[in-house]
Amino acid sequence: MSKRYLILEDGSVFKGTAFGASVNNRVGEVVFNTSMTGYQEIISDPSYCDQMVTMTYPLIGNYGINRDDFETIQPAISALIVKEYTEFPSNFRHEWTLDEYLSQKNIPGLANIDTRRLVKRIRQEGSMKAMLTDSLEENDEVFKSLQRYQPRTDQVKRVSTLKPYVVPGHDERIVLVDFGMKHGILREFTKRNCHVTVVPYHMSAEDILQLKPDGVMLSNGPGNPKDVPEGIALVKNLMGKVPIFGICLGHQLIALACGADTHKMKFGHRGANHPVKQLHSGEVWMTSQNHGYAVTASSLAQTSLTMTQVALNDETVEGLEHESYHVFSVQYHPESSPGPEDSNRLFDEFLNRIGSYQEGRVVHA
Ligand SMILES: NC(=O)CC[C@H](N)C(=O)O
Repeated sequence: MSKRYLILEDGSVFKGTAFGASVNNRVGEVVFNTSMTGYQEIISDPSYCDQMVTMTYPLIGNYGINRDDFETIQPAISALIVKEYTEFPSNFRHEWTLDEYLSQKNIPGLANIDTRRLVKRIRQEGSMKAMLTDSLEENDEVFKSLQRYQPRTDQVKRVSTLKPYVVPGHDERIVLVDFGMKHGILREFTKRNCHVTVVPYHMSAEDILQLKPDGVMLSNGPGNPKDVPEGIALVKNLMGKVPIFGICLGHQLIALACGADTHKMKFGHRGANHPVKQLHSGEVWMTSQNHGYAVTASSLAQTSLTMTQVALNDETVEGLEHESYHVFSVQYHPESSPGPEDSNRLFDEFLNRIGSYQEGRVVHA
């Protein structure tokens, strides 16, 4: 196996071996994920656009890649970093090895580095810019180009669908705004027989309302929520006209539209074991998470939003609800994919809220 190096913005260098695609000098933001399983879903989650994901679980690739567990067709992750890569998967469902899949999708992998040292560094310094390179001969040049690298701000545009499409069903008509949607969200609605129209992130509120939806779902997605003004305007124009449910980026866009603020976290939440407390019942749910930004708790005071859920690890805002409109959101992933399904019931809650909204409308008509 050929050598490959990871160079961080702070100057640290990790020497490992290459797998996946042969791409030299790939740059991205290096982050880490603590899920013990689910690397296929993680690699294909579009919210990782422009990020290099380090898996803290030490053995990756052992069950290969199957045809069913993708979260999108074209993955957007910039690289995958692991401790030990397993070349020979053992799983009757597998169609490809992880190495084959990453090569097909032009994603470089790095194996055989001390991922614990890397993750400690990220926890200390925060998520950092990083580069994967095949040689250290031009080290100074490589390092300079890494320092010059300006992260892009158009991730949502790159991963959202270009045109609307329909996944037919018999029951509620849901418009799903695709900011970089995981297929898991679509699966939850189709499981419940909903008729789903997936639309591009920039579709106007007017065009969405023309579709006469029973509810609008705002998906997860990559990047900084403040880089998606179309999404913020959309929420402002839809609130009060249709029930809305937001997940992750969708949650952050709702907060911004209501006048709250968001901030970049030091190293984010990425994993399948994040405990979240329901403030109304005291119940704790284990959740699947992937976010680097969060809603600023202190900014909620001046808004019509109430915090409904909180992260037990660090008190991050995990859930919001609007005081007067049928608008609610969560920072984590109720569709799991991968991870625990404790919060899966939120999709039923959304459909129930749609029901009460419609009853309310009939009564007041
Ligand atoms: N999964 C998501 O939707 C992530 C939202 C946003 N890109 C963040 O990192 O915070």
